[in-house]
Parts: sequence; C-alpha cells; structure tokens
Amino acid sequence: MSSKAIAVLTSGGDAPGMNAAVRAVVRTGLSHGVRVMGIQRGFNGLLSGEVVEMNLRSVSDIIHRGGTILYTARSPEFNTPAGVQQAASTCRSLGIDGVVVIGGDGSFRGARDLTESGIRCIGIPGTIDNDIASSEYTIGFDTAMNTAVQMVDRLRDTMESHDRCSVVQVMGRRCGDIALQTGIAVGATSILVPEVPYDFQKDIIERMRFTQKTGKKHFIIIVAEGVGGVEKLAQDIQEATGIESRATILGHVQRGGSPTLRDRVVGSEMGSVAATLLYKGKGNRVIVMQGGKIVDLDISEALNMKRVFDKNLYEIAHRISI
Ligand SMILES: Nc1ncnc2c1ncn2[C@@H]1O[C@H](COP(=O)(O)OP(=O)(O)OP(=O)(O)O)[C@@H](O)[C@H]1O
Ligand SMILES: O=P(O)(O)OC[C@H]1O[C@](O)(CO)[C@@H](O)[C@@H]1O
Ligand SMILES: [Mg+2]
Repeated sequence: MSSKAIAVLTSGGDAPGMNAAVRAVVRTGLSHGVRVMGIQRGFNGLLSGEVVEMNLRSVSDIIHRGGTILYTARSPEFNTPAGVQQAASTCRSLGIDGVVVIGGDGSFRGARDLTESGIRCIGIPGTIDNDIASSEYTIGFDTAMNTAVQMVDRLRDTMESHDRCSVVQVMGRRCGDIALQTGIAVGATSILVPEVPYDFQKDIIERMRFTQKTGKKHFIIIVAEGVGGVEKLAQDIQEATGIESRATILGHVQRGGSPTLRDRVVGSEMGSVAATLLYKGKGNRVIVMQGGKIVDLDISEALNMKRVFDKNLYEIAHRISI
C-alpha cells in the first residue's frame, strides 16, 4: 500500500539540523508524488489541528537556520491514551496515513504509540544530547558541541589572563556525550559525566595540583548538566586549591545557531530515507546511524536498546588532559 498524504513534525527540544530534515522529508515526499503536510508544535499540532500543506517553496531558505520552522513542544496532553486516539483521528480526517517524527527518545515513544493507533510513523533522531541508544549520532549534536567549544574558548581567554579555574556546565541530563567530546576539544583538566561517578579529591583536586606543579596556571573543568552543582563545585575547588574559580552554565545557547555541515547532511539523508519508507508503505521504524551508515530499525527494538557510554574515549581524555 502506498501513501496518499504524509506529514512531518518536530518534537521535544529543538536541534540545529531539524530544518534540513524537514526540508528533505517535504521534497522527497513531493518527488514521489504524495502530498506532504507540516504539523506544528510537535504532537500538540495533532490535538489542536495546527497542520499546514507544504510545497517545494515552504522549505526554501531553511537549511542554514537553527531551531525548527515547524516549532516544537513537549506535549503531556498527547502522552495519554485519549491524546494518542485524538491525534490518530486528526490524521485520518486529514488523509494523513504516515508521519515522520523528528525528536528524541520521548518522541520515539510517541511515534510508537501513534503507530499502534493505526498511523504509520517513522522516527528520526533529532536532539543535541546524542542520547538515542540505537543511533551513534543524533541531528544537532555536532552543532551544539561546536557552540560549546567556541564558548569555552572564550572563557579560556579570561581564565588564562587571571590564572583562574573555569567550571563549565554543558547540556545533557542523562547523557555525558556533549561533556566528553567538548571536554576533549578544550583540553579540560577534568570531565564529569552522569555515566561515571567521580571523586572530588582524586578526579579534580589531585589532577589540578599535578598539572599546577608542571607549570599550568589556569584550568577548565567540564561538567554535564546531569552532574550539575557547578556553583558549589567552583567554591569547593577555590577552597581546596586557593585558585580563584568561576562557574558558568552555558544553557540553551547550545541549542541555537546555524547547523554545521554534518547536521545539515545527516538531517538531509535521514529525512529523505524516512519519507521514502513512508511512501513505500512502511511504518513503525526509526532511522539511525550505525557504523557510519544510515539504516532503519523497528521502533520497539530501537527503544529497548541500552546506551553504551564511550569509556575508551573517556579514558583517553583522562590520560591526555593533564
Ligand atoms: N512514553 C511516551 N508515550 C507517548 N508519548 C510520549 C512518551 N514520552 C514522551 N512522549 C511524547 O513526546 C514528547 C517529547 O518527549 P520528550 O519531552 O521526552 O523529548 P525528547 O523527544 O526525548 O527530546 P529531548 O529529550 O531531546 O528534548 C512528549 O512531550 C510527549 O508528547
Ligand atoms: O528546553 P528545556 O525544556 O528546558 O529542556 C532542556 C533539556 O533539553 C535538552 O536540551 C535536549 O533537548 C537537554 O540537554 C536538556 O536537559
Ligand atoms: Mg529525551
């Protein structure tokens, strides 16, 4: 069975590169001769009826833009049996029989529920966190890390000028990938992530003292949001070492900005593959990157996978940032 109309939505936190994926879904769908609708504000748009017809020009001039032209939301109303039924019924009334859902793990659960209600869904991993177990890459991760690196490089200038220590919190509530890769890229003395417990003396103070003895005078400590507590950590470091310390929470600045080449290309490829799968009558799949290739998996199988933190890279960071 092939599709009559397909639709696309973005859900959860926005991520740079979502627009590239939306553009690819729209243009690929149209190239197959199906109508393509844009659902606004995530699953909320299926409850409020905020759905617009897309054409080739609706997605012009967006590939370089951060955020999402479809807007996004976290929708507790959708996340109930009645909400899912209402969303499915909106799709049926508009002739939509397939939806591409671009978002994180929560959005994939929503996509699975909507599929179970009779509307075929395909998930695309769009989140700066890189916390989707089934995919080695999520759209937005590269841009967010490059933004974080630029910000920490600025902090380094001022910390170096004052012989200070900068304690910087980056995003990632349950996932330390942004912290790990940013930490390596800025040469952080310590990197704290939710996946690995840390010891204040051994993992921070002793490392700072060691590098101080070898001539280092300014320090960067990168802390994932899931570890948190950067204000207190900066105070404790100052008390333990006598080195003036300052805390910075980078926050939502990491979610904005023009997507990098990688996020534009991965978003484009994933969006196009998703639209073609819907056109071919497939559903209940997620598009993921495995071994550097874009492939599709069953949603439930993907949701049951366990994330593996890159301990090897973490150990390399520990060895060389000293
Ligand atoms: N278990 C679930 N069943 C059905 N729908 C869900 C479920 N969990 C989340 N959703 C839907 O997906 C939306 C987005 O989920 P969530 O807020 O967890 O963000 P996400 O997609 O994981 O993105 P990110 O964490 O990167 O911001 C929720 O607001 C809700 O509408
Ligand atoms: O924008 P909100 O709703 O405050 O959510 C913040 C969360 O979203 C993320 O940015 C992922 O989208 C996480 O890194 C962060 O914990
Ligand atoms: Mg999530």
